[in-house]
Amino acid sequence: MTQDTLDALRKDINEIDSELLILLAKRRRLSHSVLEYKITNNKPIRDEARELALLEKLISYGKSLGLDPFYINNVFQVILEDSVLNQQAMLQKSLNQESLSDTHKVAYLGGQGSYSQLACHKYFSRRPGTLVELGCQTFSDITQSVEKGQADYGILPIENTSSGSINEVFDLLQHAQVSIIGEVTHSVEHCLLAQEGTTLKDINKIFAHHQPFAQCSRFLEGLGDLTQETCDSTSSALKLAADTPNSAAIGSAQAGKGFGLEVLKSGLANQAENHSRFIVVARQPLQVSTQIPTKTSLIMATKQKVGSLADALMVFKEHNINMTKLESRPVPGNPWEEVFYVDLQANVADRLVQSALESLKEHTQYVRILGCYQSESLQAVEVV
Ligand SMILES: O=C(O)C(=O)C[C@]1(C(=O)O)C=C[C@@H](O)C=C1
Repeated sequence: MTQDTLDALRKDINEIDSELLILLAKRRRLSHSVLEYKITNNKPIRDEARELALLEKLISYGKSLGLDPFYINNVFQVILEDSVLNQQAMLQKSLNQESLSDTHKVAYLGGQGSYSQLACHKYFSRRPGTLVELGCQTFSDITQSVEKGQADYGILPIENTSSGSINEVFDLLQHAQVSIIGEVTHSVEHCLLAQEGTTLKDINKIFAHHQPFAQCSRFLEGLGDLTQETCDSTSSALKLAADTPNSAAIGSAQAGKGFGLEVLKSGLANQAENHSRFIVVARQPLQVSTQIPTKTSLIMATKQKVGSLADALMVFKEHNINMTKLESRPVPGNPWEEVFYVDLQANVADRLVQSALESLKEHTQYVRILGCYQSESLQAVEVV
């Protein structure tokens, strides 16, 4: 095949890809119009029966075109997730018009290239407006800037599929005067990044935030005697690697590009599926529509009595409320006392949740609602 034939084929592929984008944008606009119907008729945003019927039809049609079901399913699950999350974000915007401005001042950890910045961009990509970013050095700088009104929102990582819960953030939530108003999950692809021309053998020092170090521990063990320098964010690690010969940093390939760093090795995380969940906090809580899947997060201190925790948890079961997370953390200054963080798949405005909170008083010293927010972790419908 000649170069000219290759160029002609690539031109055709480019054209098809552009057409696909035009169609995707058109599909999104149609999905926005469907939202109007759902608002007027008070229908849930998600219609799983419709999604299943759609996927089955597409898979069967795809087969007749020689496309395999797995491929079709993957492509359309992404499209459907986008459609649902956009409808949900738009509905929330129309419900909370007074509290949501068109300029989003957002505080997050690190700066250019940090994982928190990527999560921030992902979350606000569905919430049109002008983004003003405020990079912070510590998690408490983030909550403080929200409390003081320097930022409207703060983005905080709360858990990771490789390294687990981020205790510092749970502890901060005990006292910070902020409400959780959203969540966003982001897949984190850790890469070893270094200056152009550097090879793995040349490296004698690795810079990273302590979370990526923990999430890539197995890869690092295999490297032998290298200095590991912990930085306050991934962005500072990237900057140091860009300024220090024979060094590398752990970060995403996309972030590395911004600092002129090349990927030496990818897929460093202990778990192939490495995702982080971030929460979005604001000064005031938001109202969450009953038409969308919702989470409520709370902290509670149970009574110092045998079985109090079990009794408290039974309250959720008795009210048919699904609990998606339970985390215990020590109370600073009170040795051996614990507070419990609970995530519920429920809307705090729901009568059942209010009744559960009332019953909970019997088994707890206190309960504080940390926030009620739109759940962004959608369960994909399964085509059998
Ligand atoms: O058909 C609908 O009800 C839509 O809102 C559209 C759509 C889609 O994008 O196809 C989106 C969400 C629903 O869960 C099902 C389908």
